[in-house]
Amino acid sequence: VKKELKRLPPSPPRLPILGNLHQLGALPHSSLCQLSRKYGPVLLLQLGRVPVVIVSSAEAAREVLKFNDLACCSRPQLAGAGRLSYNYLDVAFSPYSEYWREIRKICVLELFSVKRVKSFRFVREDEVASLMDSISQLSSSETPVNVTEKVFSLTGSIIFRTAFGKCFQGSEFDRTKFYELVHDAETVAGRFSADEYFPGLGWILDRINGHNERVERVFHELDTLFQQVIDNHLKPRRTKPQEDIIDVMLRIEKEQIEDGHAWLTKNHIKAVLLNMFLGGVDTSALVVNWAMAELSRKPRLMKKAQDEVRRIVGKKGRVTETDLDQLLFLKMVIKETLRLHPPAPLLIARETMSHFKINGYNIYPKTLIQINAWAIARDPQYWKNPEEFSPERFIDNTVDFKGQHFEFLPFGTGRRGCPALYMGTVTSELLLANLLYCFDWKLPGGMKEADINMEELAGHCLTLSKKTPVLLVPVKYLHDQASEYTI
Ligand code: HEM
Repeated sequence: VKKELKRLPPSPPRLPILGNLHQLGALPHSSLCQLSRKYGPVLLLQLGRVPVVIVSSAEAAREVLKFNDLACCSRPQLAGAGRLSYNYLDVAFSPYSEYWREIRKICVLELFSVKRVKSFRFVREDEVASLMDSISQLSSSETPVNVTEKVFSLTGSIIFRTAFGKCFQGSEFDRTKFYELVHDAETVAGRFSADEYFPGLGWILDRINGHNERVERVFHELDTLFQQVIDNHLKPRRTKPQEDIIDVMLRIEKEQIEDGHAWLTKNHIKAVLLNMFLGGVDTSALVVNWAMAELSRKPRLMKKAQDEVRRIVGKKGRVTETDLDQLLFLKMVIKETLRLHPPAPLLIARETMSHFKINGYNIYPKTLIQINAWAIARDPQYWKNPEEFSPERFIDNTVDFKGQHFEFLPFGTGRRGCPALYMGTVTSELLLANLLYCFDWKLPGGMKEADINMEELAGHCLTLSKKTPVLLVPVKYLHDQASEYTI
């Protein structure tokens, strides 16, 4: 019986104190992929004092996310995330509880439902049109455009306007400062502090490297921003052409008070706003950025995607969301990008609440679970020529990313799966379609396709960025006739 209880997943050898921390490397998803090839698809690591199980096969991911989803649908309580989320009043970092179920219900039914996301269609189309305009002006100079910067600024503007109801232009917020704040928040929220790896000792390191100070600064800057926007929404004579996310949450707060069972407060609203900025800005932008890099390396695929969008959209002047359903090849490009470059390669860490087994191995409560979605989506067991960017692999192939196919999980699945899958994909599709419809893209002088650097950026904790920006020269595409709309 004792032996059976001890049947733990295999582990690589450990160092004293550090455990396996030194084996994570600069790109943990990639180092962990190597380790699981050696030790198996269910691997137990000891990161400082924290036991972590790494799951790297579709079968084991199904065991975890389908058959044992309830046992492992909590999150580890990290101090940075806790502080930024007003002590876990958010959705993403909140541990499993009755409260989390209620707030998640609001997200799924009210904030990120297809109907609500469609109500913000005008925001996305308007922001994309402004971006096309600004690239168009640059296109006459034949100089490279920093596509990466443009794409991130677009998704930032979209989330800002969807949440707050106003654009950066004419608002009191500095766009660059805002992005820095979102990136800082992402870094401090997704990272274990030294104290969490080494309880009792690590706090010294946290103090020396300024971790705690940074968390406090980010918290106060975000809190001031959110409070300011909420106060503006509460002004009595505010004109409200269309409900934004803050309006929706203030309405729910009011309805709860009227019904006599109020629990939503301004701090809950701020915590959910934090999730929107952390979950929504980088993810959709990363997809478009990687897609543009991949297509620039393969002119045949770039042309195929451009021909499709130009044929379907014709001379309309811009792609709108009603066109997207017909853009079958473009959707395959997005899918293939999500396969090779999932924005959250290890999903978001889960924490187990009770004992269960995977592949016969015992997994105990308070263990962290990381699903290596990046490794699974590159496993030759499920994917032919897995390292090759080939959108055509999805022709006559029903595998998709909605959570039923465990070899392809860029949005996770189960109770903790991404509640904003539609918002993320529609934003990426609309942006990529317009970039391909409006412009031809040339490589900067003297550069060849093979010179494009596809390395991943080391050191980011939750998301997977490209190491170098995508720089391309836009050439305005002249659709046969005068366009109906300006671009
Ligand atoms: C291409 C775009 C996106 C990708 C690839 C993506 C991916 C993910 C992943 C992998 C998770 C963790 C799933 C798990 O633990 O099983 C997640 C959770 C989450 N995402 Fe997304 N996401 C995207 C867009 C968005 C957007 C636009 C928002 C909101 C504006 C958002 C909000 C959230 C939230 C709140 C959670 C936490 C859910 C929970 O813990 O219950 N995501 N997302």
